[in-house]
Amino acid sequence: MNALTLPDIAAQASRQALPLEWVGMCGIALPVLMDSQRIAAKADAGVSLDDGEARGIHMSRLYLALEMLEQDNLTPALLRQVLQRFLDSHEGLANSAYLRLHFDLLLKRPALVSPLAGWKSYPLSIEAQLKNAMFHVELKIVVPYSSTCPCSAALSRQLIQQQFVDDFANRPLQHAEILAWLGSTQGIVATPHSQRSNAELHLRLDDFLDELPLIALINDAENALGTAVQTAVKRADEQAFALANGQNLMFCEDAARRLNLALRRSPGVNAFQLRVVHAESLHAHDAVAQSRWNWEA
Ligand SMILES: Nc1nc2c(ncn2[C@@H]2O[C@H](COP(=O)(O)OP(=O)(O)OP(=O)(O)O)[C@@H](O)[C@H]2O)c(=O)[nH]1
Repeated sequence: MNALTLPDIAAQASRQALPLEWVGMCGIALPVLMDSQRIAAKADAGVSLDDGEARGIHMSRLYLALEMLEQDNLTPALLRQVLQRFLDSHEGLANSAYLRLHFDLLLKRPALVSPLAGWKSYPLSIEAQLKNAMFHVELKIVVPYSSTCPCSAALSRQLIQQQFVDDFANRPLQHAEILAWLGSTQGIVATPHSQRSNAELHLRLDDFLDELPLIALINDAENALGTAVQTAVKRADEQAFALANGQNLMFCEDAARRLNLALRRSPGVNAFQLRVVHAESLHAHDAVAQSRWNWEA
């Protein structure tokens, strides 16, 4: 038996003539190249099935086109070539091609004070489409950070003031005694709550970028937020982190506004929607804010 005798169901006519918006494969294991480093990714590859009479698309042709991603660094131009191959291999069947890659981007981050550094993982997906000869790329990135509640901080300060009144009312203030009081949990009676938080960014990129600005966008988001989560930490780093958080109190609304103002200035970004999630330690539910810019749903 040879290939010519194998039944080809995809080539048959469909019983119900109906075009489909997306047909393809999800979760294909694939190594992609970023800065010549191999990263384990998962790919979702698909095309529209515009010929409603055709029974099916040719999955293997999409699968084989993905091989291009193993050989060259990931760029918008490479994504476009892959999508063009999806369409070329489905001439007469498909007008739109879609590719989504998801992986964790690992970045080495320095400690705040000590000479240590460690790896941070950013869940990321790159979504490219070629539709009516128009090529678009979108990114989804999750950036973890730390947020300290400004309300909790103010309430804590008030308790500390009250304790000071109780402990030192109607007596001469002694420098050494106050210093010791400031260093004790009897004096500093309350601490504000803080939480590990996530910024979920969904960004539309300019159509003619040479490179995917992944690291620049993550850096812009972390700079806007101010208190990125840390990796390797000595006590000196932890103390610097405590100071940074104390000077960077934020509600989820503050975080969403800061990100909005920063990302609209980020090179290569056309539009975005974002969602920040503060996993509150005050309650068992999250505080969430959403914002968008130039975004047409
Ligand atoms: N279209 C389609 N193919 C499927 C599906 N599930 C599995 N496949 C298989 O995907 C395999 C590859 O399909 P094709 O790309 O058409 O394979 P082929 O006919 O050998 O390749 P070409 O000669 O390039 O058309 C076939 O064995 C299909 O049965 C499905 O739900 N839809």
